[in-house]
Amino acid sequence: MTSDTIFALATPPGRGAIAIIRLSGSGTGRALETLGASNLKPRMASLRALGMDGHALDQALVLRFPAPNSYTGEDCAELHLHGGRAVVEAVGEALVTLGVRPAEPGEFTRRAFENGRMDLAQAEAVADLIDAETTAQAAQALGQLDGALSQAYAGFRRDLLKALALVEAEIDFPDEEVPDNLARAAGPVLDSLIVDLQTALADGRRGERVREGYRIVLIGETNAGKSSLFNALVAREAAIVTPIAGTTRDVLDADLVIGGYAVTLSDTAGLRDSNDPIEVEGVRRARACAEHADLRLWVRAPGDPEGPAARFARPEDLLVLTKSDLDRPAPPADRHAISVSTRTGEGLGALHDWLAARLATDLSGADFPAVTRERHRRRLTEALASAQAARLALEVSPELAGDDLRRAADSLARVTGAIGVEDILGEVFSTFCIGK
Ligand SMILES: Nc1nc2c(c(=O)[nH]1)N(C=O)[C@@H](CNc1ccc(C(=O)N[C@@H](CCC(=O)O)C(=O)O)cc1)CN2
Ligand SMILES: Nc1nc2c(ncn2[C@@H]2O[C@H](COP(=O)(O)OP(=O)(O)OP(=O)(O)O)[C@@H](O)[C@H]2O)c(=O)[nH]1
Ligand SMILES: [Mg+2]
Repeated sequence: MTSDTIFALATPPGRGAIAIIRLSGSGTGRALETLGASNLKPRMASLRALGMDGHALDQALVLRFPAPNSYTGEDCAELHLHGGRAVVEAVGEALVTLGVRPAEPGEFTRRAFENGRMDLAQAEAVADLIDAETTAQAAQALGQLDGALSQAYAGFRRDLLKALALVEAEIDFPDEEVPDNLARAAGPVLDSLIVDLQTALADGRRGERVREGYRIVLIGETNAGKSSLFNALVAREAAIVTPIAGTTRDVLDADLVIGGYAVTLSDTAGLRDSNDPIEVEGVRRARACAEHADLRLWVRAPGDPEGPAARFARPEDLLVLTKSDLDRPAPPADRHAISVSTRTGEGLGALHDWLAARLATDLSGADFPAVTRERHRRRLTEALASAQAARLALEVSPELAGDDLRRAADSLARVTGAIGVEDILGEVFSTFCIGK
């Protein structure tokens, strides 16, 4: 297969100490020669004076990675340039003159996938690793890049194909003597696969929560101290605080990192009945936001009534008793509570530690590597439904069971890109940055 030779800036655009342009494709070697980079030892950095038509371009470190031992599996090269805009631009123009074209977003990794260097789940891991801003996100992406998720999906598919082989054997060579032979042989394989798929899916969406951020929402009566606590947790005066009840109207989001996990914290309007249409809308938004939270902090000040917030709160919400510098009412016997004061800072460390522990419990390890994307979840859910249908059909018709098993195997194959994936490639690679 011959494809265009492509190039892209692999480092962030703008001024920097060093800028790396990478190339991939069969025209790589010729382009390097023309620019003055010859006699390169594979995978070794060499200093070369690059130029074009007698114009000096840069003194650069150049590496070439002959196919197939490269990131994309094609002939590749890297030009480690001085990181000035003019240098990068001039080298880019020279490459275009030589027939090398700028890469599309994700095109290097797409080529790596198309050349069998990695599967789709691993390609997505590359994008996640580049986007990772917390240690948990990076660790999760790295596990996926190593193939942990791919291997788990491949294991499911192997079980399906095993069951399918038994079913097909039964169709081709019906065993008259033992009519329920098939159900006996393939049934246990399918039963355990169904349990495995259910376990993989029943993960509380922890993979997606690590990637996208765990949602914590502050709820409470007006004036309970929600916005003060919000500001203390995000360590800046992001929300307006006043002694006037009903100060906050909009939902205010802030991203922070707690214990290595990405968290989106939301401050909301105090819950109370009101005739003011603006406040009514604020309260509606507060409730809607709380519905989608992974964790809600019920913020209560001394003397707060058993009002709308108390009625809205759930047993699993963390009760945060505020303004401990003013008063310390006895915490209720039926739930855990943490007392804090944003005025003195008391209890804020304990609250932070409690949250970090809760995040670790909710988001870290189970037996199965995290399902990290909705795309995977959709396909696993389809595969489970088909496997369950096959399990039922097993008792009735090997032909029907075979159809269901093939459908299930197909759904799994689409996660890793083992078959028929042209239509999903756009979905996967369009979100990449250029140069990856
Ligand atoms: N300078 C530089 N740093 C980088 C990359 C790169 O492309 N260039 N990477 C890019 O994402 C990552 C490393 N990933 C890579 C993966 C495979 C190969 C590669 O050439 N593989 C060959 C040879 C393996 C070997 O030497 O053992 C192969 O698998 O055949 C290179 C980088 C992160 N750091
Ligand atoms: N003494 C003391 N006052 C506090 C503390 N936390 C908040 N306050 C005061 O309580 C009042 C209300 O605080 P906010 O943080 O605006 O309360 P809120 O829950 O966001 O209120 P709404 O937005 O109206 O729902 C302000 O006057 C704060 O200064 C605290 O820990 N100690
Ligand atoms: Mg407020």
